[in-house]
Amino acid sequence: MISVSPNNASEKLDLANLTDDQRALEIKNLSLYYGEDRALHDISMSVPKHGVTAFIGPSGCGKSTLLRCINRMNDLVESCKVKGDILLHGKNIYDKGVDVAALRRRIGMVFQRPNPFPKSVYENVVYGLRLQGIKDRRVLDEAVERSLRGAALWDEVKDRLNASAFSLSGGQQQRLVIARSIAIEPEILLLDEPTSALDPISTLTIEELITDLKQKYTVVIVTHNMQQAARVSDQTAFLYMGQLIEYANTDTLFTTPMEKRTEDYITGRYG
Ligand SMILES: Nc1ncnc2c1ncn2[C@@H]1O[C@H](COP(=O)(O)OP(=O)(O)OP(=O)(O)O)[C@@H](O)[C@H]1O
Repeated sequence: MISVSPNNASEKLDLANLTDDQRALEIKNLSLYYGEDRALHDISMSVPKHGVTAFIGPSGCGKSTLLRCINRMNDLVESCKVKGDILLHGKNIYDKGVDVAALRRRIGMVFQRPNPFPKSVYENVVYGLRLQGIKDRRVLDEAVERSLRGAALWDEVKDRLNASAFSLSGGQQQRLVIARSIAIEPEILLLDEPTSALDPISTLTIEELITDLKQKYTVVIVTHNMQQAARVSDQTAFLYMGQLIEYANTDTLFTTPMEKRTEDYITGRYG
């Protein structure tokens, strides 16, 4: 059995009946097709605010596809068709006329491999603010310190803000990318296997950071690693072949799963 961190078992939410105040977003009857192939089947679930929600499941089950639906990254895939709704503050993000760039400012994303820009540490963090036209040096300086502190990186880089981002270690680069995401103050952070390219110590640092981030942001994480889901998440969704098999508070899902397929997966019988 997977051991669940006690710090994520404290508050149990009734996930099927969240109130508007508790809910960050609601996924309703979401299906997704890549050409003729259906990758997601009629998924409905609500993601609570200020917690960490993990998507787990075997390779190819649709975890990343579902995550990418949340900030419409799948729009970039030509063959992709989405049916159903994702409601953010009650409004469907797939409605015609939604400003996708603005949506992605509210819902930031961090990928598997750290992808800092070929710029200094400082310029990476202020990138989104500069795009918004912010030029005031004091405002930018404050955002850099706040974001780097928020990403647990400030102490390590405060004396080398003008150094190239590529001079940082992989784990530091991933925290820099997180700092860049939080500099523009999103509501939701999507993390797509954020530690899979990192060594165990950097992984631990990022996991601790995720626990801090949820105080301020709603975090949704895709992970291959069930132990990681158990350590960092409050809710876990188990997907299998594009279907949402079970969605529950993390300790419940890992200790007393309702579905046989969940139990088979978490006990390593497939996947
Ligand atoms: N851009 C794409 N075009 C066509 N099919 C795709 C595309 N991206 C993903 N798929 C298919 O959709 C299904 C779900 O893939 P997805 O990457 O979401 O799974 P996953 O659970 O995140 O897998 P992994 O754990 O291996 O990253 C797979 O069958 C995959 O081949």
